[in-house]
Amino acid sequence: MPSPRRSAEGRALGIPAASSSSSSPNSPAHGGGGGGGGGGRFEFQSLLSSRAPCADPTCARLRASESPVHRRGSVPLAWPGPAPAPPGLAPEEARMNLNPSFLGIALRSLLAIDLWLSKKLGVCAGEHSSWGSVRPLMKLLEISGHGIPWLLGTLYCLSRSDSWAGREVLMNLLFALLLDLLLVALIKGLVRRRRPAHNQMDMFVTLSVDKYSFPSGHATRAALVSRFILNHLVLAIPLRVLAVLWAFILGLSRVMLGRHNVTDVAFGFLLGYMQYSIVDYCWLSPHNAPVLFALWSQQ
Ligand SMILES: CC(C)=CCC/C(C)=C/CC/C(C)=C/COP(=O)(O)O
Repeated sequence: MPSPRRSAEGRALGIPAASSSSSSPNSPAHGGGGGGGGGGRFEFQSLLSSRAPCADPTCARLRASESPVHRRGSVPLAWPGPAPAPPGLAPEEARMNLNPSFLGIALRSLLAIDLWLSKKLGVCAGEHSSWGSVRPLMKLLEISGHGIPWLLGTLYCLSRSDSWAGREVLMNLLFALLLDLLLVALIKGLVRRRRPAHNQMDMFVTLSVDKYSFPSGHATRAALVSRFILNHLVLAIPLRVLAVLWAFILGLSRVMLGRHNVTDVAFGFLLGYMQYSIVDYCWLSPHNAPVLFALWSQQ
């Protein structure tokens, strides 16, 4: 049963009470530990300002520890919060003055749909989920988009490459992969959105920021690498289609495994697509990066 407070939030958002997921301490709506859900709580907490003011210090302390600024993993600047009370107004008047912007409501509704849809699509999140039997296949797909095989594979090909043209392409692929790791880590560290509560953290080698889910590193890599391949390798049409399909299915599998919400993957695709544009713009060649290529040729 949702608590009355959460139900009130749901009504204010125009969302059924069930959208705030479960009321367990680890659920996204509750923002507890367990590696998931912290973001969810904040996503649903922005209309809490209708509560009565605190009279005693204990209550005030509890409120303060609930606030997005104090909760670990929250992003007060990134996610919408309650509007500040205009100066000189009594708390009651300030509350009556609350007029959530259209953008705020739209954003919160999108996030609620995101949580709901991601939970519905997380059909391989556990061995006992409805599609639990395909989980091993999804995890294989996960490794196909992992950073380590791509980095090691590129370094290996670089060491074996005997043409300048090949070396140039591979050097830029290496640069693209490193840029991707850096940007994804930076954004994950800034946004700090928790992975969905139904995710099992049993991923192959992760970095510390990988406890966060926004954006999906697999989705950025999939979009970046497939755009890179399509632009720099001469491939027959079926292989070109396969590259796009791989990226799409890898992104979908992130949500099916329960690793990500849909918006993490959608933003990941967009970011990966844009990262390719950066790589293309800064394309490394023996003309603009002679030292790099000279260093490599001495190996
Ligand atoms: C050079 C260097 C720092 C290599 C690290 C490679 C590595 C461990 C990458 C992590 C890849 C990973 C698990 C990403 C998480 O992907 P999501 O789709 O779950 O965000």
